[in-house]
Amino acid sequence: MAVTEQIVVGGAVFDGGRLLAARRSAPPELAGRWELPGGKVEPGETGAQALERELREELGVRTRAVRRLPGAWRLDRPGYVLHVWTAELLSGTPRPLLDHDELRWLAPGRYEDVDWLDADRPAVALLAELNGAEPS
Ligand SMILES: Nc1nc2c([nH]c(=O)n2[C@H]2C[C@H](O)[C@@H](COP(=O)(O)OP(=O)(O)OP(=O)(O)O)O2)c(=O)[nH]1
Repeated sequence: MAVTEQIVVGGAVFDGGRLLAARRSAPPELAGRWELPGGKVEPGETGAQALERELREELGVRTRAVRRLPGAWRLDRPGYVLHVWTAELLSGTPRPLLDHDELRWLAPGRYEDVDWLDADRPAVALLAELNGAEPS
């Protein structure tokens, strides 16, 4: 039996060492929790393409997906898996246009200050480690 997974890509956008976090406005069970902005990979897209599209739609910025973090994290939704990419900001200032009602830049050492969605926690811990090792 073929088992297909729906991949969700989340983007780790940095400004110096600060990490961008986005607060979801919907659906009600996720509203108020924080995530790495992104969304579902559509058929025919690569993860990098999906991330660049989602960041354009949700935040109004042009980005380049740089590299995928090792690992994949199960979401609360059956069959859904989170992949995380670092993304370089090419142009624009992120604004919460769709799906989010607040954005926050988290300073180095403060990445865990917000109430991340469960699936994001290990990814954010990894980002904190990587950023300590190779500040951007
Ligand atoms: N974008 C994003 N979604 C996440 C993260 N962590 C996590 O559990 N999720 C969940 C929330 C949603 O149930 C699902 C992503 O759906 P979405 O609604 O953001 O994706 P989308 O923009 O493609 O959705 P749609 O409105 O087109 O249906 O994954 C994360 O870091 N980023």
